[in-house]
Amino acid sequence: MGSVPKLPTINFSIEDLKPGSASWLSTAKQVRFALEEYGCFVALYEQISEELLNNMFGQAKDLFEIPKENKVKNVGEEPYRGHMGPNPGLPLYESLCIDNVTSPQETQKFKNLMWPEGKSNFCETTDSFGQLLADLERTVEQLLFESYGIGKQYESVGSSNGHLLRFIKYTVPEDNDTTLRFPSHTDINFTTIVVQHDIAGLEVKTKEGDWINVECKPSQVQLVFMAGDGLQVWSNDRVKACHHRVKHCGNKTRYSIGLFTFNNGVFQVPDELVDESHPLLYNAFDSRAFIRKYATTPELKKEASPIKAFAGVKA
Ligand SMILES: O=C(O)CCC(=O)C(=O)O
Ligand SMILES: [Fe+2]
Repeated sequence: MGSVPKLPTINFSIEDLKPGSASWLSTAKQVRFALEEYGCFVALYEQISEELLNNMFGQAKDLFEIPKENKVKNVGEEPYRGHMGPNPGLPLYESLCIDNVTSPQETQKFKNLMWPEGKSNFCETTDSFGQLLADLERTVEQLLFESYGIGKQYESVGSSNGHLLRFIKYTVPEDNDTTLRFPSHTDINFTTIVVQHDIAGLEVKTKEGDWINVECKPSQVQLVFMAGDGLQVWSNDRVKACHHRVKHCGNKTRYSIGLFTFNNGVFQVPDELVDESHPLLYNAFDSRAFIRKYATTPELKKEASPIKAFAGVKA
């Protein structure tokens, strides 16, 4: 048996990570390599302090304590953008989310719905946390686009991206044999950053089919950046969406937080990413149309690759 592979780790805490600097260029190479080889990487990101991380997870725990009748008021205008679970398919999972988390009015609206009587520090903590994660997401995208020599095109995709912050809770199963909390999937949005806290459980699949367990180090803020279906389309399959699942959380409730980037426009594979060895694989892509269809069409969910069935160029 071979040794267990390790995920690439990329440091985004560097102070002089500015466009054009030596560290910018070397980080762009690392981002491209990691995403092309693994569809994901671990990001070190000290801009989020341990204190902010602990405060954010403190707020997340409080959130799940509120009555169900308040939680179900968290509804979204698009599928997968509101309160979810637990349900027969995902009996151990529950989540709530704030769409457009980079807009302070949205955090405020969410707080007023969940805690009409008020909640101290929720907005300050969530606004800082959401903003920092969205900054990281934009930086990674900018670096990736530049690594393909088309940095100028980031603005046209990035300007129609929105950031959704999801608070997730996994409860302990009654029988100890159930280890799977969330089955293997790719995210149907553009990219995702998963933040684990004190309990690991996230696993990502390599090209070879091995599962890598992403550790948590309590002393370090470690995030997992993952490509979703949208980035797979944009990159014309140079980057594949990361298959991941949640397993083995032991006998403790696990909390995680995800920043899900959704593209709200229509984009095309850049001409620069199409050549003889990379023929065009996708038609112009409307991510919202894909997600609506995915949510309402059981046959599409059953496809080996729903994204190819929806947007793939037919041979
Ligand atoms: O909780 C996690 O670590 C991952 C959650 C996840 O994959 C998802 O919500 O799509
Ligand atoms: Fe996921």
